[in-house]
Amino acid sequence: MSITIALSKGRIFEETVPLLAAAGIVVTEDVDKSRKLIFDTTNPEVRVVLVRASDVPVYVQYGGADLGVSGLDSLIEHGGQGLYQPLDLQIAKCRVSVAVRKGFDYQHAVKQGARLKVATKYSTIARDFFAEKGVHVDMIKLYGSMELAPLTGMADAIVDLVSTGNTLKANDLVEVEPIMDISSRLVVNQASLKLKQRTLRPILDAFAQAVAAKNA
Ligand SMILES: Nc1ncnc2c1ncn2[C@@H]1O[C@H](COP(=O)(O)OP(=O)(O)OP(=O)(O)O)[C@@H](O)[C@H]1O
Ligand SMILES: O=P(O)(O)OC[C@H]1O[C@H](OP(=O)(O)OP(=O)(O)O)[C@H](O)[C@@H]1O
Repeated sequence: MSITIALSKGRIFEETVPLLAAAGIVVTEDVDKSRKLIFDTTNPEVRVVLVRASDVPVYVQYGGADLGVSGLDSLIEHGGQGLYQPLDLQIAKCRVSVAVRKGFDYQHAVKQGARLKVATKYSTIARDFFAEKGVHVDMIKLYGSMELAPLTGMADAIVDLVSTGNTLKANDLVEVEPIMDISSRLVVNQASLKLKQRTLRPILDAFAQAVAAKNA
């Protein structure tokens, strides 16, 4: 029975390659040199599809793919419906944080009880975080280049992914509060897990072993 794996181009694809290799799966073409979206692998029962990072949970939920690799950020924003999440792959590690323009008194703004204008792609994570703190926010939904929002005066703060901090630094922003650590998760379609056990189980087991070996 054939299996479709949904991945996103870039860091998730690159960091998943060694895990796929551990399961005997190698994509037979250079994805960076192709405009194709569906790729064969060395396992005739397995193909890889390339989608936007935030669309991976959607493809797996609706059965467009049987399994996928998704950042916890994308997974939380998606909601996780219809997905089995058996494994933290411990790849694409970063954190979600609040950042503001250098010189903006975030602590004061938060204490004062005024409404904070927050621009983010991660509206569920941001909403839950500020609700828990009892801070009232006006949320501005963006899909990228969030760093620009405080710089243009459109927002007081952003909620974005931070790894080295270089992007914030380059834009005169400072990280004022970490919200959560992020890594990528294996997500599996719940129906596929039952119906395609024979093909899926060895792949899941090989991934688990490779992750354990890498982090031992
Ligand atoms: N700088 C980073 N360092 C480590 N991991 C990261 C970093 N940025 C993002 N990630 C993780 O990798 C995942 C994929 O990131 P990528 O940049 O490929 O997609 P995206 O641009 O965030 O999503 P989309 O294309 O759907 O808008 C993110 O969901 C996050 O979990
Ligand atoms: O703290 P840093 O190490 O600078 O990493 C943080 C940046 O990494 C991600 O962007 P990415 O490089 O993936 O660009 P993209 O979101 O436009 O794909 C994220 O959206 C941040 O902007």
